[in-house]
Amino acid sequence: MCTCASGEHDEGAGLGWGEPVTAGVRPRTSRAAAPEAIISADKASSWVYAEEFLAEDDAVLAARERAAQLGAGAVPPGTGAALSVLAAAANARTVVEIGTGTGVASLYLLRGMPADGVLTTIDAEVEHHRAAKESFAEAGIRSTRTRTISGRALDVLPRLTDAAYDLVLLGLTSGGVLEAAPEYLTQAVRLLRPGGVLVVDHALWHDRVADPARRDEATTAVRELGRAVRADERLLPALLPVGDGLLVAVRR
Ligand SMILES: C[S@@+](CC[C@H](N)C(=O)[O-])C[C@H]1O[C@@H](n2cnc3c(N)ncnc32)[C@H](O)[C@@H]1O
Repeated sequence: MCTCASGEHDEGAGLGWGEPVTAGVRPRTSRAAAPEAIISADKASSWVYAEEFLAEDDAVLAARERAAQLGAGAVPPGTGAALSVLAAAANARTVVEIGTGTGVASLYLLRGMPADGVLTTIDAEVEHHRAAKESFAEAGIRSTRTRTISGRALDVLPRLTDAAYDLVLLGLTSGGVLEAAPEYLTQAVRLLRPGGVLVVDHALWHDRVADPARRDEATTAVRELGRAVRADERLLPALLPVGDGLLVAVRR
């Protein structure tokens, strides 16, 4: 039975970041442990149910509206909830977010962080940062809890301190971040303290990563980033099929 959202590929191919089964590079998995028992025709409705499990408050909805107006994009509710949980579980006092948008994911991260936690959030678009600051103010976030840095993230990240951060969120976007994904991974791992958490959003890239027939540049770059994280012995990863895919990894 196909396990991917698109339903277009061979059985089991979704287990290996989209490599065809014949490529022989699938991660070792036992047939006995194959997920057929939990993958059913109802999977899509379960995903929708999970996305709608928690209602969003007015401040998040307003930030989402700003994102729609500016065409900035925003994490769906299930991803947002997962970000809050990860930030809380890691007791994340220091967080770096790459790609602020209008602050939807930022609000979820801040919700999970302790009250004295500081979110450093980077975006290349000044207009997005202006909107994000409105989102933070409307949510009652004290200005000392956010540090917005406007600029291309690859120019900003090298200025941040080694091993000083509890969580790094990397939002993959085409037009810059995706194309330089290996450099972003290097920077993110450098910034994390041991025990810190790397989070990569869009790790399933619009349901294309799991489909080996999709070999466009962006999808290939996301797959390669997944392989790099999987192969990195400093990281303990899991790929969560929430939203557009959250690749999470603890820095050992
Ligand atoms: C999809 S939005 C982020 C949305 C955010 N994660 C949320 O859920 O609210 C992607 C953002 O990344 C920013 N961005 C794209 N390339 C960038 C780069 N190279 N450096 C910094 N920001 C970048 C865009 O301006 C945009 O605001």
